[in-house]
Amino acid sequence: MMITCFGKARISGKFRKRDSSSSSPPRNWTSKDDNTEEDGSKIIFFGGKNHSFDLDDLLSSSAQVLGKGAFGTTYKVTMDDMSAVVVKRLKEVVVGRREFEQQMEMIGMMRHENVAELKAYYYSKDDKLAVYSYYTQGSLFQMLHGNRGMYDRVPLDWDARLRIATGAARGLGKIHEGNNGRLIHGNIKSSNIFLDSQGHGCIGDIGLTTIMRSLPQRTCLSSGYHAPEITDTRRSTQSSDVYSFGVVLLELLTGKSPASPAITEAEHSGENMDLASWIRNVVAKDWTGEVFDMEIVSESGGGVEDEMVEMLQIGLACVGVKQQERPHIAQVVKLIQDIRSTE
Ligand SMILES: Nc1ncnc2c1ncn2[C@@H]1O[C@H](COP(=O)(O)OP(=O)(O)OP(=O)(O)O)[C@@H](O)[C@H]1O
Repeated sequence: MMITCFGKARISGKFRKRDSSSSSPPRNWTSKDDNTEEDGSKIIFFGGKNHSFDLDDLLSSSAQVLGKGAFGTTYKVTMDDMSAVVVKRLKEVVVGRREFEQQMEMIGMMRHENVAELKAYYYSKDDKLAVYSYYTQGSLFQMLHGNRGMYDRVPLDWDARLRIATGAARGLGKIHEGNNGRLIHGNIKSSNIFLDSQGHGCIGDIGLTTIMRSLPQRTCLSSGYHAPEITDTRRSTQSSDVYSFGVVLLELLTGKSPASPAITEAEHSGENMDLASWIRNVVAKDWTGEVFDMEIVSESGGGVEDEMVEMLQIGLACVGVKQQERPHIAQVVKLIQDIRSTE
């Protein structure tokens, strides 16, 4: 775990410095002076004027590196009052300020219980930041794959997985309604899905793909989440989002990471196969029961197999190789909700 001072490490000099003699009373974030750098760059908050932190707080707070993803470094920043936010320092933004701001404004206005909230953004020549809510329970990836086989593993039963899938599908449905029905996510995967306090899935990292450099094709291929037709991630589509979401459903059902070498090698005697292809193969041989995560069966007792098979069919429809045969996300939401009408 790496603890650092988020801003001072690299960028504090570019902001108005905190007056060390002052007791730093709460600042009014609507005041331009408090938010603005000399070149006119400023941090923009969404969701009204009641922010529990300001730019100085953000930059002087201790920060823990959560990871370095394709789009930059992600920090958990903990304020003096112990509240936490996630700050992404975006690298290789390929659009200018205007387009960046337009995209962030569109994302920031989006409010939905299954979409991770963009709280603020910052753009200057040298730094581009996106500030999100921090999800204390971590990502779906961590929940599915963290501590496997260890005594402190918290298993995920079928009900929990169904709630996550339902929430995440609704979140993606909401995203696809954005920008007059043209918004795409472009990077759907289990490390970008989080849990809210009720255990429903929430989609994070929205709206970044189209403003960032395209991912190298080998990264797309090895991730296991990208649709086969995607050669330039900036040109992702809603249909490729549905494909990636289908891979997440298959991951939920099998407990296997799409990029897992166990799938590509050990289980296929050297044959290189991604998760979707492996499942298609197993199902075609009528061995459907073989794909499910043993943990679901042991944690959920009997009686869930039919629901799991229904979810498997939805996942397989989403990962259809032909784009035109994949369902629309609205259909996916309905199908998942219908698995258990009380969900
Ligand atoms: N809002 C958040 N709350 C809690 N954890 C988060 C949040 N956003 C990201 N994380 C976690 O921080 C880590 C780093 O995230 P980051 O997005 O940089 O990388 P990634 O998800 O692995 O890849 P990518 O850049 O392609 O999204 C991941 O484990 C991710 O799940």
